[in-house]
Amino acid sequence: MGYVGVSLIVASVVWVLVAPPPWIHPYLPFFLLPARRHSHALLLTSKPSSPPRDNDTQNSDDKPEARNGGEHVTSKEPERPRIQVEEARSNLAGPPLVDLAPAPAPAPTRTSSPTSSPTSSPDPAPARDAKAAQDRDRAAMPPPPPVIQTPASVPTLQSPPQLAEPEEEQTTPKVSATAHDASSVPSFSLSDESAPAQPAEPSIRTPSASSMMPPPPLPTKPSNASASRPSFPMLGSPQVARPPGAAPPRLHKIPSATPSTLFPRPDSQQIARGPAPNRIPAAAATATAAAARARARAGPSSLAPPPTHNQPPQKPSRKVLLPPGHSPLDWARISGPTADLRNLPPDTPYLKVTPSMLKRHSGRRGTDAWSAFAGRVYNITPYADYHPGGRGELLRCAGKDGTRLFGEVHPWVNYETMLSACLVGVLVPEEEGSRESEMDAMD
Ligand code: HEM
Repeated sequence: MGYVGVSLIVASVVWVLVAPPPWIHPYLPFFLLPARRHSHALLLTSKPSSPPRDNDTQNSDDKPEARNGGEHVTSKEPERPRIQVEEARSNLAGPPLVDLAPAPAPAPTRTSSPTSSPTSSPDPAPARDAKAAQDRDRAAMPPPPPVIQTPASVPTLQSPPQLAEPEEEQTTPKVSATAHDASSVPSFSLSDESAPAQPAEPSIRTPSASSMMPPPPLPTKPSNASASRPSFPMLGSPQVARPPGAAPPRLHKIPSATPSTLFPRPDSQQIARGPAPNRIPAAAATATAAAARARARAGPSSLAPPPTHNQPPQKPSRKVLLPPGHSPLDWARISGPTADLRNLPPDTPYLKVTPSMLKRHSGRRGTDAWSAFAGRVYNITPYADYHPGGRGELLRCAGKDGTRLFGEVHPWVNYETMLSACLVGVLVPEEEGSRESEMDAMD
């Protein structure tokens, strides 16, 4: 349809250009307007130098508006007035106030009464003087612009809507082309059926969407039952293949489908390959979980996560159950910075403890248990009942250096802070202690 419409348009244009019909001659100036526009503008500006005419000589003196109106010109040349009106309209961007139909009109004369014009000014004499001055100024200026107002002495040029006759009002191609003789003018409509059917249409018919667009394809003829229902059956669906008038299939009748419509087909290789990996039977899933547990019991594998400090210790805990009031917090409370748990006189300075001295404080025979850790000697007797590992474990290092045992069990423990209130002195060699004892004896 689109090709047919374009072909009709092209054929019409070629026909008009090659063999223009007689009725189109009056409209040719409109098509040739752009070409003749400049030449006609020159004609208007050179009006005073044009050959004199009977009425033009009178109007060219003090009636430039009448001259520009072109009534005397239009009466002799049917094409020029339309050009003038078109030019005036394009320059002034407004409706033309002058109907330049070839109808004979009385020539404007100086003796015409100004009051005869329905739109004449109340005081024409000063207006004529002013317009005469304007005429002189306009003659001095190169291109005189077209004047909208008509002189008061030209009553026939006033009120174009009232004076315009239907058959003479062909000032624009838009109105004259299709308004009055649409039957003889080729229509722009692409629809071959609608154009001749409505010859009396007063306005230009815009091509309808149905004439521009092809109709949608109809897959099947809609039946009476499906036509009223706005359904969109898919190709191959039973609804499309259903004969007219038949009842629509119901969804619960799926078993009626043949094996060829099932997906996947029973003999398909997809079924032969077996179910998908994530759809293994329950028995197989149980076996897989059991195998994973067995691998976990067997020991760390390459896939096992690396060991971290959060893992439980390999050795069983040897912590003992302490009696109430012997928790680490209870020890922290009684062993503050100002506490003294050495079991020595209050002003006793830190002692130089020799190995023999240390050995005599083993916790036996009513003595306190002293122990050395990293060169410092502590009285561990007050802490023995607060030791998480038990009293017996702690007293294994009583009367001797317990640095090695301490490091073997819990090197991370901060014993210096925990036993600050139990610090007795420093461990010194046996010789140094014997010399000091000799000096004390001399004193
Ligand atoms: C005087 C210095 C010592 C202090 C301050 C001390 C302190 C502690 C503390 C705080 C804990 C608890 C550790 C934890 O919870 O992880 C502990 C546990 C223990 N300590 Fe000591 N300790 C001392 C000396 C010793 C010595 C010399 C021995 C051994 C001969 C020992 C054997 C143990 C044992 C076996 C545990 C239990 C470890 C466990 O399984 O959690 N401690 N000690």
